[in-house]
Amino acid sequence: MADIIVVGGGTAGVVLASRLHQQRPELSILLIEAGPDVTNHPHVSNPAEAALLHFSDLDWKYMTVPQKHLNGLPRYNCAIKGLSGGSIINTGGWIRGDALDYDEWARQVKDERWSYSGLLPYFKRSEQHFDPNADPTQHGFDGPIHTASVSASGRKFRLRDTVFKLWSHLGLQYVPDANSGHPQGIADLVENWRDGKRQIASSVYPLNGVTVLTNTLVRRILLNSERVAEGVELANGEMHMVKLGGQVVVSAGAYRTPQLLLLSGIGDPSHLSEHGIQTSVSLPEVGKNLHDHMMLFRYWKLRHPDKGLALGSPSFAGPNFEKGGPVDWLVTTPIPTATLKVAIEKDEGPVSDDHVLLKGPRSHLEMNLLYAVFGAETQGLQIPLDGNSIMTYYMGCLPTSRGSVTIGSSDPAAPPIIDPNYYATETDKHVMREGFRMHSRLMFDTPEGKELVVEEYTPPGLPTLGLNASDEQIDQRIKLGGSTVFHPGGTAAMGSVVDGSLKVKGVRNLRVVDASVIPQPLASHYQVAVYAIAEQAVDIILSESF
Ligand SMILES: Cc1cc2nc3c(=O)[nH]c(=O)nc-3n(C[C@H](O)[C@H](O)[C@H](O)COP(=O)(O)OP(=O)(O)OC[C@H]3O[C@@H](n4cnc5c(N)ncnc54)[C@H](O)[C@@H]3O)c2cc1C
Repeated sequence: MADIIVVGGGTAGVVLASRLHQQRPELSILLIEAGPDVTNHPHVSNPAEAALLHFSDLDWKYMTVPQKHLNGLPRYNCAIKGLSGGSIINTGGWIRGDALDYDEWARQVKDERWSYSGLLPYFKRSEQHFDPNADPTQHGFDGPIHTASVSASGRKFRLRDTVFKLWSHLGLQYVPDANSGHPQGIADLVENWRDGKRQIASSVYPLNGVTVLTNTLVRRILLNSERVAEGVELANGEMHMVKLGGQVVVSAGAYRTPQLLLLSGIGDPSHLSEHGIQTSVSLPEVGKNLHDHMMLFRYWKLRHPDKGLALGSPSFAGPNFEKGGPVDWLVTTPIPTATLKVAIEKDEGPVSDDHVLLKGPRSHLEMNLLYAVFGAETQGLQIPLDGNSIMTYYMGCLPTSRGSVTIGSSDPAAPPIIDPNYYATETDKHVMREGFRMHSRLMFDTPEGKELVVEEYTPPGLPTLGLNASDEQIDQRIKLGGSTVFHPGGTAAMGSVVDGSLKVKGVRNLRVVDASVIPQPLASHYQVAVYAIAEQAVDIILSESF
């Protein structure tokens, strides 16, 4: 019997188990992970090899249901099955996001622990910030995760200054530290590679002293008749119980945490009965509220490829290029609110200027330019990685479309049914179209853009789009090429499924700690938030339950 069972040894689960043991070594902690320990896996340490992990045995390989608003086609949504979860494959962007988003989260759930200042000690606790002279009120210097900005890593790309000037045409300024709650502007991208190598969660949050079961799938959480979590049942029928007063924590990620709750009889009774599952706790919001960021890649032909400006060119070489991605700047921007308001009103009816997406200004879009081309085939394009081309992307940071995770069977090994419902709202369409137009203006209508690229590669069958592209034409492009940024959240949302202490409503001794609890989108990439959620969860669990 354990004091605490953590289900899911992903990013959050590993942090939780490691820190719980570190702070209270006398507690027995059992961590159960469906996938293997990847410590000696050949393609994990080098971030450039992450592409080889997609569709591998370490990938749950999810496909969404056909996306109604994306030409009725499904989308591939990767999630990792392995000890350390998403930290095994992620792209290393260390992007805390905008304080306003966390403050809005705290306001919504009426719990200051989830505001920016509430989470700040935990952001700091997880990081070993690269700049020893950075503001100590914002950064940690002795946490487990090493970070580095592009310049701190020593990478010097030839286009750095040109691209900075390009982004400046958006009216944005240089931000010396975008990871201090105010990211809007042009910032040096920060990554969590250490000397160019990946730090998976379990390599920096040690699990010595924690009992770890790998390659072990959990079927359900065992609740007694008083709705107290007493343990878990594995897919092979074995049971593991917690001691009296012990805790079960679900950290199975935003797709499989709701699946596990549903398989345990916690969810919408009518959905559960469709699969012959008896309802233990009626909690209709389980699996609802799925939010995910969507992005669009655009591909550009360089005007002077002979200058060795992009990956693939033999002369694209520089000091420390292996220390991170072929990228310089991270750009975060609001969009004009007058036209955004019109779009919001199409979805919601009349709104005031105090609307949450209008106040701020909020961080509506994130953008980037890469000295490389990846993933063009998903838009039907064949662009060799030969140094002739570059790409840009932009991400809608605060989408209002919401989808769901449901179950199609009571088999725990079956994939959950994932419907992100991308691009459903007028608000999301407006924001994504704005991003498209901004990129077109930068490339076609600024001195730096004209000098940088000759033309855009247009997906087969679609017209070349210039500065006067219509909404319909832009929609065609987004419906074809829009894809996930791999940031699902919200499926066991704080406020509706769990309370501010991460306890599942209506159940005792059961918590959720992972990206599922994030109630609404954050203008960030979610690993920083997930590390901080797990760090804070340790303090909450130890102060309330042991
Ligand atoms: C391709 C990709 C790129 C990304 N890039 C970035 C980036 O650059 N920057 C950034 O900040 N974020 C990025 N992310 C997102 C980030 O990695 C995730 O938000 C984060 O890992 C989520 O953590 P989690 O603990 O919620 O879930 P996960 O890390 O997914 O962990 C869930 C774990 O639970 C296990 N599990 C599930 N069901 C069961 C079960 N029934 N029994 C036992 N175990 C189970 C899974 O196998 C998995 O290991 C990326 C993600 C992906 C997939």
